[in-house]
Amino acid sequence: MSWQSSLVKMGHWQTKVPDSAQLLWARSRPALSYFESSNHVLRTLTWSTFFLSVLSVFLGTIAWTSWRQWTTRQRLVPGIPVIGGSSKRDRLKNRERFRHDSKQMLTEGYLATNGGFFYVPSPLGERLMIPVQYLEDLKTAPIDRVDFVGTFIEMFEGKHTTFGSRSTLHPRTVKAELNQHLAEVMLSVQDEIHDTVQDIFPPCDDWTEVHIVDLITEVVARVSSRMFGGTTLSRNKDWVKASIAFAIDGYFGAQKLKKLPEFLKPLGARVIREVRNLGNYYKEAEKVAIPMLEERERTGEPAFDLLYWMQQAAVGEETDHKFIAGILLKISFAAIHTTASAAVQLLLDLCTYPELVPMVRDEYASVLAHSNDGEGRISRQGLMKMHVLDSIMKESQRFNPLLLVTFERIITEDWKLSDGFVIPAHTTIGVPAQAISMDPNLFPDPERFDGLRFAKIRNATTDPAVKGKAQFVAAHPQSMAFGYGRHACPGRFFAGDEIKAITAYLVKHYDMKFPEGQGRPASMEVETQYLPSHSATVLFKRRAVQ
Ligand code: HEM
Repeated sequence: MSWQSSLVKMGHWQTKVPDSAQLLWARSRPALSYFESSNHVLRTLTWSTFFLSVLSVFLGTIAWTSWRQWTTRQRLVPGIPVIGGSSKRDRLKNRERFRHDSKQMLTEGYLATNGGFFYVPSPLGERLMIPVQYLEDLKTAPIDRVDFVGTFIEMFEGKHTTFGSRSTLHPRTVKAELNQHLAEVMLSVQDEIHDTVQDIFPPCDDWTEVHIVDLITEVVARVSSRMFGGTTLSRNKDWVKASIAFAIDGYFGAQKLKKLPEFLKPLGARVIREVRNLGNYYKEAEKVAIPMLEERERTGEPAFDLLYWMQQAAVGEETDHKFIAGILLKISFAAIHTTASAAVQLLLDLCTYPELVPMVRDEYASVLAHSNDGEGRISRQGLMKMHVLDSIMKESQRFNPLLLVTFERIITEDWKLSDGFVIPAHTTIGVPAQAISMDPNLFPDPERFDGLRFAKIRNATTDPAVKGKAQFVAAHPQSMAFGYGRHACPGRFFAGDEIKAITAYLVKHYDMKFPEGQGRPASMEVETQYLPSHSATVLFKRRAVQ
């Protein structure tokens, strides 16, 4: 099968045929038909025409790309410090440094400017870190001028990987439906946690070493899938595998694409295995989701899952079943690895500070005693009462958030802040969330891990606003792990409940510790991401529990 026809067959990718490739194909076709002529001179001429065409397209693409880069070039605001130096040479050097030393660079900038404006060089250019007092000016800005999805498309090479959707179907359904139905959803989620742990954990009759990232990712993928589409999704091994692999291949595929110059990326996307795999995951999502959507449409039977709510909320083009299946895959990307990373970091912290574990067990036992549905499942009210675990989760996230920078947006046109400061067009802005969480003015003794830090704040006040700000799910200028404003993570309430339910279940049923001579592995810095070490292992031993 030719590459052109495979593209057409891949439906979803049809519109992704790169312009330059289309041009090349269009130009080469007449040349090839001339080639079939028997006249040698004509044949030679045709070949030269063909090669000249190819060469001109190639050179034209380079010229066009350079021109685009030049004309859309970022303008730096004079006087704003650039971490590592503002000369071109320093900036180029520090753009590379950002790949593996971003945390230090962001901390340097935050401390040097006392939380003010600074530029941090990164592979995609100098990102402007903005002081949190300007969040109010930006939090509800129109999306065509302060673009959230654009940053995502850039980060994951969305033009070629399909990552980053401008559809609002999933954020609006999570907000309007999932968040309103968490009480019911969390009951089935707890059933799924029990079944999944029974299915995929080794027996652990004695201390057993497990790769914690892989194991917890699978637990979260299954548990999240239960919320996405009931047991039809959560018990479908191919879907669960696809939902995990979609993010991994998308991530590694994007990293490979980033190494190519812009004009070669469309071709790279056809060759890089991870990017090519993505089409298979869409097929997998369609295979499982479309029959469910059709059946539900036919019977009118209501269901208690995100797929059903998305189908109900869809309007216009969103009602296309293939489209909804694609969105399902995209929401799984937003939900699975994010939540799994937070859960893994939490378990690593519980192994590092084992004195916290009995407190979590006691809290879970006491809440279970009062907020039990009779089948051993805790009510959502009960989950909300788990202030100790909530506090440890928030402290764990303060030290090891998934993202070092949040509130990332691309400013598409010059944007004037309330005090007259103008952010030039084509600037990627962000907030150094992790550096803020280590600010001693906001978090006394910030380098000390205090699992009860936020529980103490909640206990010490009657002010509901202060209590609210100390919760894991809080999103405000001093607590930016879930972003802020219009695009603040709508899934954080589900994520918080899910992490609580998984952790409580695991500490109740297992003892955990690091292997002999091994401590907490450092997180991995990959530009703005801060990921739990993939090689981390933990020993589990099953406890005798009635
Ligand atoms: C601990 C787990 C999670 C973390 C750390 C996290 C973090 C984030 C962050 C930082 C943003 C961008 C916010 C901004 O820039 O203002 C975001 C957006 C988003 N998250 Fe999460 N997230 C998590 C779990 C989830 C889950 C479980 C879901 C779905 C159920 C979800 C769905 C989304 C969606 C749909 C958006 C885009 C919102 C929009 O387009 O307006 N997330 N998340």
